[in-house]
Amino acid sequence: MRADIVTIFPAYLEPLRLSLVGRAQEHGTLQIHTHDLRMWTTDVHRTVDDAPYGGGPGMVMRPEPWDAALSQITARVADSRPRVVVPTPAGTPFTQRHAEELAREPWLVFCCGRYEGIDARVIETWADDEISIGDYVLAGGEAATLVILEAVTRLLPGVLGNSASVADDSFSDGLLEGPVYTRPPVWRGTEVPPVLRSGDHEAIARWRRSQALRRTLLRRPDLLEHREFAEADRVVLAA
Ligand SMILES: Nc1cc(-c2ccc3ccn(Cc4ccc(CN5CCCCC5)cc4)c3c2)n[nH]1
Repeated sequence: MRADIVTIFPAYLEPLRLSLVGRAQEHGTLQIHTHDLRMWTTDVHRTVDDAPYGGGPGMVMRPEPWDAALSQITARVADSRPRVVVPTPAGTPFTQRHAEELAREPWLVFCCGRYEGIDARVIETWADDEISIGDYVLAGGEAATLVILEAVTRLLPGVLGNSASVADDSFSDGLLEGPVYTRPPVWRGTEVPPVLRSGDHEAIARWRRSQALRRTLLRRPDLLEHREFAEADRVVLAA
């Protein structure tokens, strides 16, 4: 996968050199190219923003630099076009399903807005996805891009070692994951649930599913709506 990122703060994307995404780049699974939007300005002050029509707080990002940047970046390869992703508070809520869909794309371009956002005509012309990573307002799209790219990269083939599997991800079966434990067996007087040390893998799987169902019912009942459950699950949910 190739990912191009356009931003006025390229340094904000440095964390993508670390850990999981950094290794994916070293292995050639993912190529990330970060671009400074100001490269496509033409004035001496390298202006990327202007006052909003209609008044209101803050500034809006001008269309010309964005159009010049996206035209050049997407023209890179003949007859292939990237999926253009624009993080925004007004976007579609980002989910694991969406991450899975983006992970199937060969080429993504992320447009990181700042100020109060990007001129709507750029979004209309270029955006394939407008994505929100949550119902709170960040100062720009860079942090959202880090989040989206991390969720997508861990789904790429070979990125997660065989010790971890995306199949066991929370949300992969639509439930929250339950509690996890490691050594010591007793810590501050609290014992690891004995079933987890029993070696009875069927009992362990049942226990883990019941914990996931109960936690989901408590914290995210919305994830349980419009779903059919097997009898064993219904017993847990009714308890
Ligand atoms: N999930 C999530 C993604 C983002 C995100 C993503 C990209 C950008 C680009 C700029 N910002 C800052 C921003 C955007 C919108 C407002 C609201 N403002 C009200 C008055 C009319 C204009 C708009 C305020 C500041 C961004 C914020 N935040 N949260």
